[in-house]
Amino acid sequence: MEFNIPSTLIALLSFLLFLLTFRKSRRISKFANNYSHIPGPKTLPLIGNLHLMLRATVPHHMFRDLAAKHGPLMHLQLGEIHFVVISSVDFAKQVVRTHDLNFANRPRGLVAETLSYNYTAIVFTPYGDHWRQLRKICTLELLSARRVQSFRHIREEESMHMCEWIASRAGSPANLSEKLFLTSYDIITRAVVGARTAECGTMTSIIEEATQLGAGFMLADLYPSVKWLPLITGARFKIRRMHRKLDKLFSSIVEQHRSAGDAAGVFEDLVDVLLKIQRDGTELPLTIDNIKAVVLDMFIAGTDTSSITIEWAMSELIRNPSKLNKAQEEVRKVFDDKGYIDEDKFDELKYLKLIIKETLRLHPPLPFLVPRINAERCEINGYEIPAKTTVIVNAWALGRDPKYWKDADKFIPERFEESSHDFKGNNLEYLPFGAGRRMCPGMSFGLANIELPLAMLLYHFDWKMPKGIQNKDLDMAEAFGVTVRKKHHLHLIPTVKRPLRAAA
Ligand code: HEM
Repeated sequence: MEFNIPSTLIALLSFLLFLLTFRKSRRISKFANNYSHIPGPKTLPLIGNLHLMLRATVPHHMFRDLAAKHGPLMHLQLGEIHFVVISSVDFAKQVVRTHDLNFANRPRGLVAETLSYNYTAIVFTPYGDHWRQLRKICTLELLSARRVQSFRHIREEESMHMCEWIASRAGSPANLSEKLFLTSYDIITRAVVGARTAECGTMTSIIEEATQLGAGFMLADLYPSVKWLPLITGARFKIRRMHRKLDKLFSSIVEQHRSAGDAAGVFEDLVDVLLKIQRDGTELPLTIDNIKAVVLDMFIAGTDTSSITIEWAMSELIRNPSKLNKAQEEVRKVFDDKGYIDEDKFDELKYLKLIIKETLRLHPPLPFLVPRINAERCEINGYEIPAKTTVIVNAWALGRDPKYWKDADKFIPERFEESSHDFKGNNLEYLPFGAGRRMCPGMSFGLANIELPLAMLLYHFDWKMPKGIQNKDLDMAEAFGVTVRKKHHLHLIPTVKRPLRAAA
């Protein structure tokens, strides 16, 4: 974990930083004054509130606890970077609705810069024409309801592979976390580049590493003016190594697509579409690096968000056996006629949908959404926010705030039975996909990639904890990263209850 370094190292680094940047530090403290009117914990010279991060296992918990003391609009200074953390619906509304346009940019960081080929994809790309057009193309060609529907056979095949693997481990603990991640990755890659990729193991471990390093709390990101920091912390080396591996893989994917050309009748994937746009020289000038950047964005944004949700859903269900039974009864009742799961009757899986909603409330895969910065200074609820402030909406804290939710920490899918909460960001205490202009465009695809594998896990198998562990004692610790998965992989013992039959 990047920030969890021993305090002696922080002290040493602070001293070095002081010696080397004392002139800049005067500039930092001058800027710090611009934030003195915003409540927040007391800052220390040079490190600001960085020392607080040493106590945190995962930042979204710590930010919630600090907000309870300092308020729903809170200033934190981590190194040179000023953060404003939002923890109430009222303030969130100002960021994602009232001032959405002003907050439509993303903060910069080493991982984002390198993996987005210098901010030329979507997630970290500045708000503007390039971002708008790429987002539109990806929505039309990959993420629209029609396209998502067309990938149904991919979901069905990959989920069946997953179930076969699980069935082969019947009676002994199966590492569900790992298998879910690989299944999600295979669904995304087949939809985006038309086939499974080579070096799947390398790719998935790079995605895992990128989500940890890209959380925005690396020392090198927190002291951007100290140019040698990425070198001495090893961050530059790690990120470049990751990038080299990815670039090699993506170059070969693009090359294969180029040499295959426009074969008639062959499925046109996102890479084909982007190459065509590049060849035709439309108003969107695209380089090969831009194309690689977009593909990587889809891989990273689409893979672990879905698998993490299934992992948490299964964990919550195991801890709540009566809810697990209820979910299994529903899926089996709907599909026992057919003897296999397909998406035709998914409208009838009412309880499964409530489970997914409740899982995304308690475990939003991106607890801070993707942070934003404001282009210009603005005022929110009477507080002036200087331009270029990094604003974090703590969606995880909103989803667990007892002000908005009864028994907020409990897993109660039934709470959504009569509620109007949807995934579209209309209720700001429930933001698993964000809201406003930068809201997730992959919602339908993401949900489809959760529903089918989860329904199959519940239909075909019964589940038990490994020997010696009670269901209620399942470890629910979270790992650190942009996306928050379980700290320890979920191992469960499956028993086959309905034979595996592929959809007709
Ligand atoms: C359960 C599944 C998913 C969840 C919970 C999720 C959540 C999110 C969230 C919270 C954001 C940031 C929104 C904001 O800043 O307000 C986001 C952005 C994004 N997501 Fe997703 N996502 C999921 C699946 C996907 C999939 C499958 C794809 C594509 C394959 C995708 C592509 C993107 C992209 C491109 C962005 C950046 C949008 C922009 O900056 O304009 N997501 N997602």
